[in-house]
Amino acid sequence: MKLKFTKMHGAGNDFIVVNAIDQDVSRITPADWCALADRHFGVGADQILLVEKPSKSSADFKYTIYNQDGSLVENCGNGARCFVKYVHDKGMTQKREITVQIATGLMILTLNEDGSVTVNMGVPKLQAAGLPAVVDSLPSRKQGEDTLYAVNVNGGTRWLSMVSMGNPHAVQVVSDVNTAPVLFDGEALEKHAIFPNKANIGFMQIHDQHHISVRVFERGAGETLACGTGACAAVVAGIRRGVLSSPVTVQARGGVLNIAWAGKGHPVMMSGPAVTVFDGEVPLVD
Ligand SMILES: N[C@H](CCC[C@H](N)C(=O)O)C(=O)O
Repeated sequence: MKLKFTKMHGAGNDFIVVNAIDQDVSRITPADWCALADRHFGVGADQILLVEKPSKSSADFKYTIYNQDGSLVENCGNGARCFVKYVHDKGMTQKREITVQIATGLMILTLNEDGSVTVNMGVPKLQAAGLPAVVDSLPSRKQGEDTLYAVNVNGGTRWLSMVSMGNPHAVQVVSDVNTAPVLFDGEALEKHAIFPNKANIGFMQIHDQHHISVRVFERGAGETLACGTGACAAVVAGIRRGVLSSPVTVQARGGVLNIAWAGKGHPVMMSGPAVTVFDGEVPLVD
């Protein structure tokens, strides 16, 4: 069988986008997605995005996400922006506001006049248990409204904010993202025993209350050039700690994301670029 796909990226976080409405992907396994995402033996991508028929009548599409390692993901912010551009460019809808079913519920995506996309990323969950993270035996301290947990890793202690954007994020403040041990600590924390489902690990440098730089070691993908949900989690953590004010411009390694959050109980709004690189076709072993 041959699989048609589109290679896209959002601020350098790259995707293989597959129309799973017009193509039967039922026999493609997580191991196949993993092979396609391989940067040396496959097409290469941080995540695979499937555009599917929704099972809920209130949604226009369903959006299923796989990490580079073949694991399923609950939510993907940069992917959501590419999703909107994809269904528009392929003539699958004329709507500029699209409701998409994801693993954790419904997400509302808006295609702006300038081609950028604004995503309602939903209300963040602020309890560590919701990630899930097992924090009962960890030292903790309050900063503003946030609770930080002390986690020992690689011979040091990191103070982490726990934020769920549907997927699990642990965020720490660093003095310089360029020199932060993102790979060394990120890999150890992603798989730390306190995260039974693993976690995405964010490193945030604060420039001023409206500007930060963020690097994220992603669960199942390693460090990416940008992570939409990671940028949202960092802004939520910074606002709760009392060191950021909405809106916040987030500099990722591959581009800029704009995040607004009105506080507890409100959804996080994210905007940023969505870019098509090329359309392709790959043979798959039957
Ligand atoms: N790159 C994505 C997040 C993927 C998260 C994934 N690595 C996970 O396992 O939760 C984003 O833009 O939000």
